[in-house]
Amino acid sequence: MNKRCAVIGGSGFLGRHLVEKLLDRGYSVSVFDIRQIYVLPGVTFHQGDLCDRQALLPALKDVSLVFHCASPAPASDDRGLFERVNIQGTRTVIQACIEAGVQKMVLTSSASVVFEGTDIKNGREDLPYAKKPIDYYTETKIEQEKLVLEACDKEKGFLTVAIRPHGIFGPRDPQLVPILVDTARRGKMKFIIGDGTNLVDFTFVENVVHGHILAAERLRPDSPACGKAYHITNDEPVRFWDFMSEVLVGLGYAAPRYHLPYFLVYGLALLLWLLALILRPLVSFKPTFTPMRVALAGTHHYYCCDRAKQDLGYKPVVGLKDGITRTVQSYPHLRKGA
Ligand SMILES: NC(=O)C1=CN([C@@H]2O[C@H](COP(=O)(O)OP(=O)(O)OC[C@H]3O[C@@H](n4cnc5c(N)ncnc54)[C@H](O)[C@@H]3O)[C@@H](O)[C@H]2O)C=CC1
Ligand SMILES: CC(C)CCC[C@@H](C)[C@H]1CC[C@H]2C3=C(CC[C@]12C)[C@@]1(C)CCC(=O)C[C@@H]1CC3
Repeated sequence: MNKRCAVIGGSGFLGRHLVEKLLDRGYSVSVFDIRQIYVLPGVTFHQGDLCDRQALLPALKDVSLVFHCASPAPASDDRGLFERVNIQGTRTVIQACIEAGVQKMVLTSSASVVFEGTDIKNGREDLPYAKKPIDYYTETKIEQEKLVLEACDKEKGFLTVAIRPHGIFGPRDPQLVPILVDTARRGKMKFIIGDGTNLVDFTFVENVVHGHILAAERLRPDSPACGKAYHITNDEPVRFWDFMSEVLVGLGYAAPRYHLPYFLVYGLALLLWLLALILRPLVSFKPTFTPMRVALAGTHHYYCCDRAKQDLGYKPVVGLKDGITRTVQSYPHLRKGA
């Protein structure tokens, strides 16, 4: 197999870290993304929409391995966009890969495909997909994962695998730390939702990258990874509010202190979400505390990655404490007073 691969979504947070690691490991990389934000030696850039097969094909020329880590931002509430990109677009990516003779595809799925807003403790990959997904993002990530895993076909020589990370954080993350700091700057990070003891997985980006590359390199016709999904986490569940506090304090902000009952905040978030939906034709406002975020902040959701350890030889390469320190140091512009 040649060492030429493509990263769809390679301009994004995870995608770019993946591209950098692939280059280190001697791969040449073709990046396909709707936006271009950097230039790197060893990377050929193709700008386009993944829903467009003709635009994808040149990026897949002579490529044996594809990583698909593109998605609209989870915070969006544009159902049509999620369906078009995550479902129809993923169908197009699969067709284009088969047409171009790609042999392996690694999808970035999400551990959230089994999350319905209630506790998950040490969840394994055999948990059923969420019957009532909590938002359009999750709903379409489920369909996307099914499409990719069902496309695995040893006879045709097209092998697929899905990685399910959870709560990715690290340098250049456009979501977790920026939203947290923005909420703190607006004086809204004073409260802990619930009793503050709920355990959650947060995964340092380099561990997620490591899991993707192991999956790609272990994916062979005789491998147990064919057509399977794998949880990739830091394997160190942490209290949600301890993690948030450590990041906030590291950046010079106060940690949240006062407790609010979970169901009260969840009910209010639901009400606000409904109001935003009803009033959308007249005024547009985006609540910070969405039902999804409140559910993520107030429940247990951590996952077992024994399957990845066993089949892929996975072990986190960066511990949680170290990951937090490196993340905090990478955001000097978000420090209090900066
Ligand atoms: N950030 C997190 O905590 C988690 C993320 N994931 C998954 O990881 C993947 C990467 O996420 P991030 O790097 O955090 O997001 P990101 O938003 O930084 O990167 C996504 C990339 O996809 C590109 N993209 C979006 N629509 C496109 C289209 N139609 N055609 C071509 N490119 C398009 C964007 O331009 C962007 O560069 C996504 O599939 C996401 O669902 C899964 C679990 C947790
Ligand atoms: C306002 C506060 C209550 C919370 C601020 C931090 C949140 C923005 C993040 C905490 C957990 C994160 C998370 C995701 C996005 C950012 C958070 C909500 C995902 C939804 C991203 C996409 C996924 O696949 C699952 C993630 C779970 C954790």
